[in-house]
Amino acid sequence: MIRIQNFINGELLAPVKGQYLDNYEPATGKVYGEIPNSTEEDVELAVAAAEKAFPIWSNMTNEERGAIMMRISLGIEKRMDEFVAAESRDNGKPLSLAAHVDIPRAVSNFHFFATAVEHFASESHYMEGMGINYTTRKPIGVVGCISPWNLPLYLFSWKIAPALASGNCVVAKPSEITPHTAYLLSEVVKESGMPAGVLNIVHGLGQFAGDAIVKHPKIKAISFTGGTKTGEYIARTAGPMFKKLSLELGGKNPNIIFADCDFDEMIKTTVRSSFANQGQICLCGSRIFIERSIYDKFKAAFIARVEQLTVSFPSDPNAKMGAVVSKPHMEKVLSYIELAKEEGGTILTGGHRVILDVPYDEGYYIAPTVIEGLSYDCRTNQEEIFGPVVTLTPFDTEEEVLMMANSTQYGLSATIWTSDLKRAHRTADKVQAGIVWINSWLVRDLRTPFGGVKASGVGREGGWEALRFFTEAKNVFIPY
Ligand SMILES: NC(=O)C1=CN([C@@H]2O[C@H](COP(=O)(O)OP(=O)(O)OC[C@H]3O[C@@H](n4cnc5c(N)ncnc54)[C@H](O)[C@@H]3O)[C@@H](O)[C@H]2O)C=CC1
Ligand SMILES: O=C(O)/C=C/C=C(\O)C(=O)O
Repeated sequence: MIRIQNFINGELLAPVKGQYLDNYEPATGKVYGEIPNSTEEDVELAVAAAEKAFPIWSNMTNEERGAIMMRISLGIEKRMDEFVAAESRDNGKPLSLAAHVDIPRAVSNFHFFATAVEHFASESHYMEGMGINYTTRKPIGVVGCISPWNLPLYLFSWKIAPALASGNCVVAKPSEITPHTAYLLSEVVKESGMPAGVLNIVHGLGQFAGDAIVKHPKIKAISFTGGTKTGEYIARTAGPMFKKLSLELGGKNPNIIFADCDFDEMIKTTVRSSFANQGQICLCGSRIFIERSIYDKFKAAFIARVEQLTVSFPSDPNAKMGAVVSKPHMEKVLSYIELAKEEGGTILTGGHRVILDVPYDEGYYIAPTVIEGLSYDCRTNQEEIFGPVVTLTPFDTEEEVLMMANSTQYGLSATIWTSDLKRAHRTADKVQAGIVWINSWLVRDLRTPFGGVKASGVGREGGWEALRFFTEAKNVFIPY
């Protein structure tokens, strides 16, 4: 049984109230560890440690902070196999995915922001004949970072790395469903030479530990990734306290396929954009719109490929899809498949739980599911399912597909497949999304703004946007 501890003031600590939560292994459905059920008392200790560390950390140079962060990046890399195994076991994702995507990206997040901050220059604005404005950017102080379970260390580090690089001290909470790699990170941080209290990791439930972070008056900014409902709650609670907020929330992303696209490339990528990480990436294209003239060809080719995706336990080298993250989440996804049927949808493939052999027979596996015959505005096509379920919808014109694509409350990302350059620019311009991939999907450059419009969030992460978020600007004017 693995017992995880909080990381506060440079020490691995039991929660103040001594209570723990079960941690389940999605591959088997069995409990395999315990995590602190932290409360506001633990958050209080973390904030006090962070406040104490702030003058030390914020007065270090960018190079000094960057050197420590590079040691963290290397520390994860050195223990790559251990991190990969922990991420896959905690989340249910195939080992190969954790090895090729999750953990390498966590390594890059630290590396990227350790160096990015050295290039983060102040702005100045010259006023002809009058004087000059220059803008300083200082760290905010103590900031809160709250992350979800779908890409655990990848998203945890995506938040804490820019916060730390820009000189803040952090109280961070990973998802209670996938705490393990954040725990391993605390061991790496302990050995990195980072002063005690700069990074504090408090484990536990959103409603207790998370809420205490959101409400703490000394935490001046919150960076959150997770469900839209949780984001709404955080905005309602932290907004009146005048905290800075970065909210990266849900999506119901359109994948728009025009008949003139490179068909083979599109099919290959569309399988990935539909089912990568069991469809549990906020950027997955869960609504696939296909120009009517290639609808039947698309349907046949897509289903043939989807049916080749092996659903298996995460350590199976043949697994293309693993388990979804938890029993409640599996039940939520399956209930949406039932809803789709009630709404008149036809299941073209999948549509059910997959039961593997012992010891994986109680694991949370769902067959990749493709549904057609639904109206664009039904609940299945409007609400975030966040699992291995996509819908197919034909369209006739650009106007029609944009209307359907833009019909949800969300606006995170969109994918557009066409060989017509003008149409690519035109549709990219009109689709309501913060991120658009043309003839590609999930190509990531860490310098680019990342985030959504409408109910998909507030603010942008990545590159300068993240460093701006985690700093306070002060403008100074000097006349001639
Ligand atoms: N990036 C994304 O787009 C994600 C979207 N989701 C969506 O959200 C749905 C619900 O998933 P959940 O795991 O319940 O996500 P969630 O939004 O509840 O959890 C995300 C993080 O927020 C924390 N949290 C929860 N309630 C909080 C509160 N009141 N105050 C502060 N922190 C709080 C959680 O402990 C976790 O660390 C999913 O089915 C999916 O549709 C979930 C995870 C990631
Ligand atoms: O930064 C990225 O590359 C991906 C981020 C993905 C999410 O925020 C998500 O799936 O929640």
